[in-house]
Amino acid sequence: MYINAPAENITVYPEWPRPSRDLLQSLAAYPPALIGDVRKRMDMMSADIRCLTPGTRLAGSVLPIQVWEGDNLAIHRGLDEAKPGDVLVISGNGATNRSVFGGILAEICLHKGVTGVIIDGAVRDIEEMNDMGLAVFARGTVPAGPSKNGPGYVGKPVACGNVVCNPGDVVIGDADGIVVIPQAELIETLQALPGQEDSERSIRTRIKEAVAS
Ligand SMILES: O=C([O-])CC(=O)C(=O)O
Ligand SMILES: [Mg+2]
Repeated sequence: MYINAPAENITVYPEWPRPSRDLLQSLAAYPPALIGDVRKRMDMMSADIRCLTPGTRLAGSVLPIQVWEGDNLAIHRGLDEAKPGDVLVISGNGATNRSVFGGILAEICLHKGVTGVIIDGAVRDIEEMNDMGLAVFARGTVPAGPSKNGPGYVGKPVACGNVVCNPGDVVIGDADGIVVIPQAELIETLQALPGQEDSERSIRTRIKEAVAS
């Protein structure tokens, strides 16, 4: 950790398998809306969780973190477990009167190769983070800072934006919002995507032909 605080009350769960980089990159080529369509339009996070860093997209393997409302000790501890390609998926139980994430934590994320952050809660330092290129999704911003006392969990499934997120699931996000893909369903999801893309393309072709005739 880059802060000087005792973290014994943060429970860290055993390490989990992560999806391959190839699989992640292949899925990241598709927008969340199309991915949602091939997944029965299920497993998408609440519209209240927005992209706060315009122009950024997010794709990665879930590193779940549960914080005590208004406290971010578990995020500092969780970043010690982060691997390149991870996305921090943080449940703050939806509390927004205190931010649990900001520019310093964003700096650690970039240093660890974390590709994005999703928070069921609030953040601060958003202008700074806009310049850093890290994709940050949350319920909102507030300047009030957090405590660093814990307790919390790292690597235990969390509820974020109404969706259960397990360690090693894949999250894909853009300006529309976020879809969560369970790790056991990554390949079948990827295989269904070209067909869905073709069917949208053929509808567009028919629209253009009708307009032209
Ligand atoms: O003070 C905090 O822990 C949150 C924050 O602003 C930062 O990470 O820069
Ligand atoms: Mg700060």
